[in-house]
Amino acid sequence: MKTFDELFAELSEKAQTRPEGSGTVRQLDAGVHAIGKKLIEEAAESWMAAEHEGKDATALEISQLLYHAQVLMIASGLSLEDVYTHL
Ligand SMILES: N=c1c2ncn([C@@H]3O[C@H](COP(=O)(O)OP(=O)(O)OP(=O)(O)O)[C@@H](O)[C@H]3O)c2ncn1[C@@H]1O[C@H](COP(=O)(O)O)[C@@H](O)[C@H]1O
Repeated sequence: MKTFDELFAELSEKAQTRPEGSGTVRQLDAGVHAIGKKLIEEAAESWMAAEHEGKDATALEISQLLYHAQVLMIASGLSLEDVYTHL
């Protein structure tokens, strides 16, 4: 288990070091358009899970939504602080 901030640190490190086999590196290389589509897909899956699939499935889909939101942040050159300042 990890926190939102811990995941962001891990993904930022992957973006820098570009380890072989990293799905995050693959996503970043695919670009903002592809990442945005994935984010929308996970948002829709979160919505459907919340309406029809129960708490566990919803938690899983939301975790994937948060992951893809972080990938989009990194692809856009945003830090956690850039986003937190609007909360
Ligand atoms: N938390 C996540 C995470 N959540 C979601 N995903 C990705 O999001 C996709 C969501 O899957 P779907 O259920 O939509 O399945 P899918 O449609 O078959 O997926 P795709 O074929 O579209 O990739 C998964 O295939 C993963 O690639 C994640 N990928 C990585 N992480 C974490 O990110 C860190 C870095 O991962 P790597 O960059 O792969 O090393 C690790 O700690 C991982 O646990």
